Amino acid sequence: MIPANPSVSGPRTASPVKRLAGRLPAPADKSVSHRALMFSALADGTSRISNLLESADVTATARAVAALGADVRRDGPGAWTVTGRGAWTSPAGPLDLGNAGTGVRLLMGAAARFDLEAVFTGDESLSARPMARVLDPLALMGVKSRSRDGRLPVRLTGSRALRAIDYAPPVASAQVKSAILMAGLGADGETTVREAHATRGHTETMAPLYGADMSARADGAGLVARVRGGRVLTPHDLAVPGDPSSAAFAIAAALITPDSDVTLTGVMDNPARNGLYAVLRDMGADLTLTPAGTRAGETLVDISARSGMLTGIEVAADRAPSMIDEYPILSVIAAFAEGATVMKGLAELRAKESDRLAASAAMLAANGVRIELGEDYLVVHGCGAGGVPGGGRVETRHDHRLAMSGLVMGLGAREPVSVDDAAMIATSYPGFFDDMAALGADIA
Ligand SMILES: O=C(O)C1=C[C@@H](OP(=O)(O)O)[C@@H](O)[C@H](O)C1
Ligand SMILES: C=C(OP(=O)(O)O)C(=O)O
Repeated sequence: MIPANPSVSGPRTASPVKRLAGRLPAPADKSVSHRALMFSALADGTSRISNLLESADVTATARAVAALGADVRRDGPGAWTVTGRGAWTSPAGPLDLGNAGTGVRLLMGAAARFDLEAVFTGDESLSARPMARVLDPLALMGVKSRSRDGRLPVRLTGSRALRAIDYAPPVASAQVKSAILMAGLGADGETTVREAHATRGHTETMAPLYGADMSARADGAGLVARVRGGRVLTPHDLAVPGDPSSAAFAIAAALITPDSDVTLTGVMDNPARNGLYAVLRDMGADLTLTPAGTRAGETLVDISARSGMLTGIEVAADRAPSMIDEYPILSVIAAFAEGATVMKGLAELRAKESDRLAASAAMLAANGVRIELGEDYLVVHGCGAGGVPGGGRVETRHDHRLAMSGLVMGLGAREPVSVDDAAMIATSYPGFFDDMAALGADIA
């Protein structure tokens, strides 16, 4: 049985606290959890996954791979057993991926190479997000699909006779790259994806663990990933590393709250994911990274953060792929810094769970922070020693990262900050409220 996710819905208010302190394991990584379920379900045999992130996005993927023919069982907290048959079959009903872009886009690619028909759906936010970026390259491989103008719901007809392609995605997106590589697992010959700016490589790292002939190599600032189709995947046991994107919220809270000292343990330290931490260092943040072993082919670190005044900087556009989900929380941190932080190359933020560029700007403006918003940039004028006024209400627009960013802001601001609805936090970080309370946060 795949459990339903309890979620904390309705408005929440975070109030200023004197200090935050403590040491916590980072929540499990969402990107790796989705992929572990998919590869295990594609393999022929039984795989065990430990420390799986049990968030709504990931359990939606678990339900979907079960509907596609894998046997999926939860043995205990974070411990899951997945038995695949080496092939997927048509599901009995639509596959509802909820709020998960990663879930739906990677699954469309993974399902495309089987003789099946499937309808993919999602919630209001996911139904507004672009799917053509995945459906177009899949069509070149021979996948037929019908959609509502490139959005969900999508009806996809897979084929066991896919053509290998050589493709350069027009957007920097690990989801696009991964969907093509997943389909390429079944294509006739070698499929290549050429990225101008390298995005997270979890698919390429994990696939060989399951016996796939897939690899990637750096190519300047970009990357060339390739897969040769035709192998039946073999089962693999894997432990999911901690999520640097989720860890960012407690780390940010420590940086902006006086006298704080917080450590998140077991955080994945991957160059395609740790852009925020490099930027924070450039802003003068007091961060210590201590090596903490490896998991699932990824390096881990314990990250300690202590509060202190930061300085605004310019964050160049080429940083974006390595910190694409971190701009809402970076914009909050920047509000507490001395001077302006200029963030460039952010057009992709408009295609996330919400228009994160507009939503981040609105979040700050509602709390007394001066901003300048452009088509693809955001300037945050930090409040510095004067402090962030706070006192506003944040519209979260079905976006978990907006909700968590708004609440973190309230911990360090002069007045409490409210968010209109905390429900979406369960999509990526169901333990957020418990973890923040353990550090001393006041969120009611
Ligand atoms: O591949 C992944 O696991 C993800 C890729 C990114 O999306 P894009 O590929 O759309 O940039 C990121 O925003 C998302 O949270 C997770
Ligand atoms: C963009 C995100 O996820 P997804 O694309 O999987 O919905 C996110 O988690 O911030």
